[in-house]
Amino acid sequence: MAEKKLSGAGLRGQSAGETALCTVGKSGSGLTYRGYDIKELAEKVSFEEVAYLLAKGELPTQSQLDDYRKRLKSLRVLPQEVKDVLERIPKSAHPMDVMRTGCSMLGNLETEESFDEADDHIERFLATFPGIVLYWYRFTHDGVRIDTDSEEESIGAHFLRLLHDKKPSQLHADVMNTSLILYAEHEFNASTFTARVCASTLSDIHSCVTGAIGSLRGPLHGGANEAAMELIEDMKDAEDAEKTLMGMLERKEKIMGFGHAIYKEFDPRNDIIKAWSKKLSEEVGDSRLYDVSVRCEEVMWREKKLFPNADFFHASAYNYMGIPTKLFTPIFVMSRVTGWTAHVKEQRANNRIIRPSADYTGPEARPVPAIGDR
Ligand SMILES: CC(=O)SCCNC(=O)CCNC(=O)[C@H](O)C(C)(C)COP(=O)(O)OP(=O)(O)OC[C@H]1O[C@@H](n2cnc3c(N)ncnc32)[C@H](O)[C@@H]1OP(=O)(O)O
Ligand SMILES: O=C([O-])CC(=O)C(=O)O
Repeated sequence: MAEKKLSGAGLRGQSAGETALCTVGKSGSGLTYRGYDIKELAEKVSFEEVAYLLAKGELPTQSQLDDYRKRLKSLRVLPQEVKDVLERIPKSAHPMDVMRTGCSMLGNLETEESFDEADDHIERFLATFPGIVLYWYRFTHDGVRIDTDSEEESIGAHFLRLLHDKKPSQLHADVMNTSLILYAEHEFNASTFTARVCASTLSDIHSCVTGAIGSLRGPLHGGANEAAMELIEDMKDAEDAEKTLMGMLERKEKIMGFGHAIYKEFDPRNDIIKAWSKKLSEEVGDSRLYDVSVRCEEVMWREKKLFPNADFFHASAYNYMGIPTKLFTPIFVMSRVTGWTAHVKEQRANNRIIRPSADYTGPEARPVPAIGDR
């Protein structure tokens, strides 16, 4: 396979700073969080341990983890003012816009007055984000005002509990746990870079996260998991998937959920979420979405040497768990907020305002004509 071009537009291939948080594609395909391989993390730890690792630098001991979980659980209740704002957002809104507003509103009420408070706000984001999006979702779609607290220990199970109003199965809780680990951190991706640029002006942490949510929303980034679902949902079977993709490639259309700005041959998160998607398809007893996704993967590699990124098999996995498509990217937010905020802290600890230069391509200097002469 030809070497991937890592130069040109979009700052591709240029180092924009240092980080101790994560390596992406260092040997072409790997991913580590603070030195730990993603595969090992996905097998052995909980998302809350990963959140702790990113925020504090090391994995927690058992007693640190117990305290951390307890604290996160105690912070789930939303201020009435946030609920009032959420109730005013129409049902037609995109849940990512709801998250952006919810995060920003929280910043009006619980403003970061000093950078020493960062960890408290990070814990509040982790605890409230499932409640922010689902309070709005359940109010506008089901006409109920939910309690944003729940018995569930983990953030993933808490999300499913608020969504479905019942205790999630162990399988579903496990899938959510893995999914949140896979999405937690990814070096200088577009949304994290947004957060770092904002942090570099010495702005507050709610502004950094609000901006990052806006960047994650787009279909070239986190929004690709929703776009991938829209692609596969109407595919009847593998043959139909083959025909649809070949037509799209012929028309030079972009296939969402494939390709990556850094990885060259595969995204190490894909095999992990793909295996869970298969397991879920067996549980549901309907392999259509899994089968069409596998055929898409085959066609894209055969025709374009493009591989599924973290988003592609998340689509079928989330769908199998009964999660509405428009809530896919908000789950990414619930996870990536750990990476964003770790980067905010890292930027602040060694800051210089991020301000690159531009190559000017406009007209030569010229006089301003009088309005009647234009
Ligand atoms: C969690 C995440 O955020 S992962 C990314 C999620 N985003 C997506 O899945 C959206 C679809 N994918 C894409 O748009 C791109 O692959 C990106 C945005 C992820 C990376 O963009 P780039 O770094 O510019 O891609 P790259 O340089 O590898 O592209 C090489 C060629 O493959 C093509 N290509 C890349 N991805 C795709 C795709 N998904 N479908 C069709 N063609 C593609 C590009 O058009 C380009 O062709 P060209 O040189 O003729 O224009
Ligand atoms: O790194 C990127 O450009 C996109 C990505 O996979 C992520 O943010 O998880």
